[in-house]
Amino acid sequence: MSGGDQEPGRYYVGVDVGTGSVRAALVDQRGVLLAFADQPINKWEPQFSHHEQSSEDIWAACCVVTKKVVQGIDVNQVRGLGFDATCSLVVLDKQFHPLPVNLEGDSRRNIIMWLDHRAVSQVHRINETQHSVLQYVGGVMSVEMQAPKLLWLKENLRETCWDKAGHFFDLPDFLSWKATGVTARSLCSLVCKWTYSAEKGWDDSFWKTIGLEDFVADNYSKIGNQVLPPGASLGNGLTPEAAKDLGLPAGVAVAASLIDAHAGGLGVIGADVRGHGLSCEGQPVTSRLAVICGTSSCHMGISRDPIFVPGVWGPYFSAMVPGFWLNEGGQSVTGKLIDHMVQGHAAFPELQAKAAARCQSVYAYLNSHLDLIKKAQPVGFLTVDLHVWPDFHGNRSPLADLTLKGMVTGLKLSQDLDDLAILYLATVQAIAFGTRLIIEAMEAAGHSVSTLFLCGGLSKNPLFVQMHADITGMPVILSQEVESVLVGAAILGACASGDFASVQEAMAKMSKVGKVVFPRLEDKRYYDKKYKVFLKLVEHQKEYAAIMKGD
Ligand SMILES: Nc1ncnc2c1ncn2[C@@H]1O[C@H](COP(=O)(O)OP(=O)(O)O)[C@@H](O)[C@H]1O
Ligand SMILES: O=C(CO)[C@H](O)[C@H](O)COP(=O)(O)O
Repeated sequence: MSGGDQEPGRYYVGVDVGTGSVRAALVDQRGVLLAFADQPINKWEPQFSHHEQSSEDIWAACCVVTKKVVQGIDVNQVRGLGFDATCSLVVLDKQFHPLPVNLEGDSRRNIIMWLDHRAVSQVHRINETQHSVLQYVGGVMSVEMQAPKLLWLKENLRETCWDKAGHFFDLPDFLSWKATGVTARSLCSLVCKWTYSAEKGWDDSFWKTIGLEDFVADNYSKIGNQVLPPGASLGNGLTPEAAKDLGLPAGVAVAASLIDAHAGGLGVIGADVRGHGLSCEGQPVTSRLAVICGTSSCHMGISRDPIFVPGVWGPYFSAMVPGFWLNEGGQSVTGKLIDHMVQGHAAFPELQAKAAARCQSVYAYLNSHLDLIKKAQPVGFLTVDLHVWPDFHGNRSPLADLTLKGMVTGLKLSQDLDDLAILYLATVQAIAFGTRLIIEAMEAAGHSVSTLFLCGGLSKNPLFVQMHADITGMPVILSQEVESVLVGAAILGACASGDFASVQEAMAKMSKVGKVVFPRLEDKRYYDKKYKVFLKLVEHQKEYAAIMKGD
């Protein structure tokens, strides 16, 4: 059957493993969320820049949330299951047991998280090779990708981890293996994080050059030698054991998975935009930029032909929308940066108390506080003399410079709630300026972007959304379903079930436009000036570093 014909009672389950929590949703054929559940997951930071998780803890959380969302329905109506997750590195031994990725030998912590920056020396050496695979990651490999992390394990944990390892998975692929027993990898993970080419496969010379010839010798069995497109059905579906864990029947179709940002992209980018007065209505889907904003932000732009954007990951073929090339810009910390700035301020306890008294989140409270203190002027104008450079965890795109740091200029002696609110606003604006910088780099290389499609936790913040519209000068589309990443995961399940003929068809039927936020064009001159300051900040930071390096 094609998804055009609505069959009653056909459901899909999407599971989204973010940095801070696992979420699941029960979704119908129109992309409507019928049930939602979430569960926090553990994170360890045993040393600065080392970030670890546990695959057993994450799987247990997947089971809790999946059981919750199917409660009360006939589980035989669940037709497909799709997973997405952060691009973290999971390490298992030859019998599929967790192996420690830390010096303490704690095997519970068997995941090196995506934002872990331990492999700085390894990534420098990889970049020094100037190997041709680097063309497909924006010219510079990120410390957040898998090759440097693997090299770090070989160089630092040879006996306790490297020699014993049987399987290195991207987290989304670990989940689909856990559900089905199939070790095939998703094209999405391997292309985006592991240097695999959709057209040419693995490049032996790359792994030999960087000192990981071990993978070539055993025909890539530890990192994946069977590769499937996202949404393809895996093996015989859910194994009886996984089915019991998840509260679903054995044999339910399970899809080859996606990285979380890519699932968000699928959840939003294909929506039917007719009737909203948007310029992208008459334009190809390549004029849309999906921005997935959670702990980090990812900027997903697609094209018919490969576009090489310096400092922006890709071009990756078929890694998100089949048949299209993908460029992925990103900011390593966005939600995490906002949390950091707000929670680290002296007035945070006062903010928490006041927000709790009103039963509001601290962000809803801050947004209404800004509205109060802005008086007659637009809220964005409160930061005329306060500017932030947001790269507190290095720059992912388009400068691809992990040595960059955060900057704030315009600090005063006051530490009250007004001061905290304005610092929060300047941080949100800095993140939006970072998006503008990424879009400019993508456009200079050949993309033509007219509309932003935002999703992820930060898209629930109206100030964040408005600032993205005002600062980029583009309309921002929010989906009808706030949890669009989960719609993306459910689209995978729907494709694996065979209910839709293609990912494109499922995208068009299951993602829907909700709210449209237009830019306040009358404020453009102010933001153009702030953007000039923004660019000066990084220029000056580089000058300071050069001065300090000199004699
Ligand atoms: N209702 C909300 N209002 C404002 N910010 C929010 C809201 N919900 C989540 N966030 C922000 O979104 C970020 C987390 O987004 P999420 O998509 O859940 O992250 P992840 O997928 O990385 O786990 C947090 O840093 C938080 O500050
Ligand atoms: O690199 C990425 C996608 O390619 C993401 O930044 C990473 O997966 C983390 O996502 P999130 O911020 O939603 O937790």
